Amino acid sequence: MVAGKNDFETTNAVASDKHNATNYPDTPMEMIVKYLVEAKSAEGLDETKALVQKALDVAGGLDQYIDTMTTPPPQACAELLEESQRHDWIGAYEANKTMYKLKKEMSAGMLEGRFMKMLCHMTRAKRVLEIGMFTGTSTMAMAEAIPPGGKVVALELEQYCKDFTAPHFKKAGYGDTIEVMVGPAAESMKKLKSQKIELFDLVFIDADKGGYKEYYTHALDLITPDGIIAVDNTLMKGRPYIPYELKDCELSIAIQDFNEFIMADPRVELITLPFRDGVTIIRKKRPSPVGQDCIFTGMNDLRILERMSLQGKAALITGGGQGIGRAFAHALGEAGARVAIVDMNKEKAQEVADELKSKGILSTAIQANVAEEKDIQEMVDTCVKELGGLDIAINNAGINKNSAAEDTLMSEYDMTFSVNTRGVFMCCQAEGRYMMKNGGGTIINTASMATLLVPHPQKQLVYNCSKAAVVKMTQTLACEWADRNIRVNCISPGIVNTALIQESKDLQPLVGEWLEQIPMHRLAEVSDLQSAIVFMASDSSGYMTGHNLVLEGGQSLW
Ligand SMILES: C[S@@+](CC[C@H](N)C(=O)[O-])C[C@H]1O[C@@H](n2cnc3c(N)ncnc32)[C@H](O)[C@@H]1O
Repeated sequence: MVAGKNDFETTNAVASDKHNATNYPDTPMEMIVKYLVEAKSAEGLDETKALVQKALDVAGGLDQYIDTMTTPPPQACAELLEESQRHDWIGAYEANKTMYKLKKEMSAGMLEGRFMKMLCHMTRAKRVLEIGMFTGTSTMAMAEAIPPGGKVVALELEQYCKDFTAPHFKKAGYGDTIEVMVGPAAESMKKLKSQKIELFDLVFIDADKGGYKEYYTHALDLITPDGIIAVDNTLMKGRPYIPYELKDCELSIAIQDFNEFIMADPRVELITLPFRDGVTIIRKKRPSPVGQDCIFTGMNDLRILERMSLQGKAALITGGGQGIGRAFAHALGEAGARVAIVDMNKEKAQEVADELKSKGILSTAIQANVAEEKDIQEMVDTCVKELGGLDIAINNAGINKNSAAEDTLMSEYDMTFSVNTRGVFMCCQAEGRYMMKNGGGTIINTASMATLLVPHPQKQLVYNCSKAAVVKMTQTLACEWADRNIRVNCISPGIVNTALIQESKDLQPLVGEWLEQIPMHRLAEVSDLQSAIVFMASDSSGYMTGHNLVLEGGQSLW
């Protein structure tokens, strides 16, 4: 149903949203309608003119105001826009350099470029396909939002446009991010389909309007299951919904036809936005779950990566002020958790909490020494108070003094066990008690590859024993608490390239020997452990308890 020429007159309604019919104007467009409806029945010329002027003020100021209220593009994009406007397109056509008469007005413009960039951010697009590049305004804007390793593939009929954009893309540093395919877009899309390459997260259709139906049809095959198609010019100056404007206007008829075509497609849902000349955003519907099992629908209707989300969970990490603990904190926060950083060193804990906050992650710093019984309950209480609960506890704080058995002092023995074993137990106990009363949770203890082999040539008997005890403690707690909805696991990193190793005069010379012992011939980076901790902390590892997850580049196999 579209509003015809006389609808405003007969109903006198100014709101055009049929589900929100009201006589009170809500939007700039409704204000324009209101002023014009009033102008039609105004008494004299002066009153008519005044009302028309008001309509003009609202209409004329709109894009300008949107422009003012939109973050301007970076220098490289601004230069590209300026040159698109300055360029002699008529001259290029007359010199037979372009097949068709291109006009500067064909550029999507600054605002639409910013819109497409924002859409890329919102969809977290990594791969984008643009149909109709022209001078690359949107191409470059989208490239700005693409993460490293991503790609914008732009399809363009005119070689001249590729040559025009190339130096701009290069200067802006997008030479590798943007790939331009010259030729009829439909052919390029068929080629992309036949290559069976990685799919696209976002497709932007902005070429010849007569081709839209075909581009859309190919695009549906080229997007990821949750991909988005954005289509430009779907309001075509308002003509598709004004019957008398449609006559003899090929472009408008093509757009009207396309709009009706996609509206009738049961596979998708869409929204048409009155932004610039109209942008329609289309998404594929997920297939009906009726009669399907949880493997088809995803457990609890969540797809596999969604099941790893930690959204809504509260986590604490001991030893979170540096190294592995810091990497765990970032990983859990990035996965959606609220995170308490626990460390003996308050400043370090605060630094990491501040890092997380700067990324928009709710975080707090807690000072605690895990060897001190009095600190443990307070740590849990503070976490619950600050974060509203405790669902995930990572007991990661630990020490390693590296001494030979014959030289080991009992003070070193006691201290190592006090932090690595007794401390972990006290944490598990306080965390477990809270979780038992509050519906459960998951606990992950940091053990070590040393629980499987005897790392050498360095000497570290006490450390090895203290961590072996952590594994047995984890297994036992897992069994004792399995029926309390608490999972207990441990993670065992191999030799991790942290400051501890980088800054140790004794350990640095051993690195070469260690590399020989590791099939992958490299030390672990803290980032190697991040996705494992998210998996272990999330419901996606719901059947895993009492497990020792070893990440050592294969070292324990040799
Ligand atoms: C509206 S402009 C694109 C504007 C561009 N998206 C931007 O952000 O500025 C349309 C472009 O589509 C190209 N085009 C037209 N027909 C085409 C076709 N069949 N295949 C590929 N490109 C085509 C034109 O040469 C023109 O450069």
